[in-house]
Parts: sequence; structure tokens; C-alpha cells
Amino acid sequence: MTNLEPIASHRLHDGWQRQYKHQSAVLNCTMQFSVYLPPQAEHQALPVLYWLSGLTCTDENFSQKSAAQRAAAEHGIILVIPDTSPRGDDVADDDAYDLGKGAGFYLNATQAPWSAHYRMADYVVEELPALITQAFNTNGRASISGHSMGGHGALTLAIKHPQNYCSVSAFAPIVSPTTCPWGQKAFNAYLGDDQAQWADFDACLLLKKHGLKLPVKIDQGLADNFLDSQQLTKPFEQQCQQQQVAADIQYHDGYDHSYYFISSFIDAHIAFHAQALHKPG
Ligand SMILES: N[C@@H](CCC(=O)N[C@@H](CS)C(=O)NCC(=O)O)C(=O)O
Repeated sequence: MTNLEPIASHRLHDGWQRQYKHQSAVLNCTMQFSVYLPPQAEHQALPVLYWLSGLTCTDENFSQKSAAQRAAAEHGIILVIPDTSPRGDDVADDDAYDLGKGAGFYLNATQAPWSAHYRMADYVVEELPALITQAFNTNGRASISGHSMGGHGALTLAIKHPQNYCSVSAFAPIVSPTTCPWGQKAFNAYLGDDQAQWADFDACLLLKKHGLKLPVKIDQGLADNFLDSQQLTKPFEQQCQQQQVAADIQYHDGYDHSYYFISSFIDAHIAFHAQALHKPG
């Protein structure tokens, strides 16, 4: 039996939007996550799409604002939406929105005080999938997607663990954290000032080192305030071109960094993952 404690359950597109609490051994704290179980889950083992959210989010932003569940119901995909950092009174934090709680950056921190709890990479790649496999009727196939900091998480974890995923996608991802303000601030705190350690969590540097054979899809709004200041998407596109990695990268006039942008293109991302997840063999 798993240690999942149900918190909420809502009927949605003939399936269930649910929220759970559990004690995380990896993060050493109580965590909350959301799951969407499409109607097919009643009688069939299904694949999973992990969604990693951006700065300031919990599991609820995507659940409530992306409108992803309709396409997940159509394609028979379970959505799993973790929180963006460890939580709780004894977890280190910072007053700024881009460090500490809500800003875990999907890495394993090595520096005090962060190293006591901030191990979101291991949580997303190992502990959470093991829990999901135990608790739900899954078929062993998974893909990963995310937004901004979560796009960084999805790309870096997929490049490092390609055997775990069938496809990867991102909205407005942070792709060069070692050279942008959000990433430099977080990496300095979580990983220390030895920049050699930073490369292991930078999508562009990881792509250069490992390449990527999975199907990749990225969407980016051209009215995104953070596009240039945080070097979203473009450096990764250049790295893909240099290494001849086939990635479907699209730019969209007028779209900003918000969930309005995500909800406008999420159906295409779910369909993209469905193709990889439901591929025979
Ligand atoms: N302007 C935001 C910056 C953070 C931000 O834009 N967060 C994005 C991800 S990087 C988000 O998804 N926010 C939550 C939401 O829009 O629901 C703030 O200061 O809180």
C-alpha cells in the first residue's frame, strides 16, 4: 500500500481530478500533488504525462488554469502534477519569489541550508513515478512536459533520463540557466559557486553533451516578458540546430508567459505526447 492521503476529488470530463498528500522520503517533508485520471482509467492501464510547473506555482495552477484535462480524457493519458519545491515549516525559504519554496528548479541541492530538502530531480524522476505506479493503473509509459522553470525541468530530466520518457515538451522553457538571472541566482544558492556543478542542470549544455533522440516540442510566446531577459527557448533552438536534433519549436505572436498561453496550446502538446505514448511496441 502507498502512503497516499486523498485531499480532493472532482468529476471532470467523465474522469477524476484528484489531489493527494504523502510523506516524501527523498524531500524529507509532506508533499502534495494532483492527478487527472481520464475515464479510460476505470478499465485500462494508461500512460502518464508528468507536468512540471514554473516559479511560484503549486500543483494547482496547471490543474485549474491549463484546461489540459479535456485532451487528456480524449487521448487516455493520466496527468501527474507535482509541486514545484519541498514544503513545510522546517523547509528553508527565501523572501524572493524565485528562490526557495515554489522555486525548486528540479535539481538536487548540495548547499546548506537547501540540501536538507531540495531534491526535486530525484523526487520527479524516482520517488513520484514509483508512487504513481503503485497507486494507479499505469502501463509503464511516461512523457514529461513543463512551463518556464518546469520546461527547464522537463528538458533536463528527459535529456538525462531518456529511457524513462517517450517524449518531452515545454512552454517558454528556461534553457540556459547557467547564463540567465533566474538560473544563476538559484544555482549559486542550491549548487554553490563551483560552476562546473551547474552544467548538469542546464538544458543547452546537457544537449551538447548527451544529444536527445526523443520527440521534442516547444512553444514560445513572442510577447513573453521573460523571453530575452531570461533567454528562454532560443539558445536551445540553436543547440538543436548545431547538433541536428529534430525539435518542433514554434513562436507565437502576441502570446505572453501566462497560463492563457499554455491553455491555448496545451491540446497540441497532449496530442503530441499521445502519439509517442500510444505508439505500438
Ligand atoms: N510575475 C510573476 C513571475 C513568476 C511567473 O511568471 N510565474 C509563472 C511561471 S515562471 C507562473 O506560472 N505563475 C503562476 C500562474 O500564472 O498561475 C511573479 O512575480 O509571481
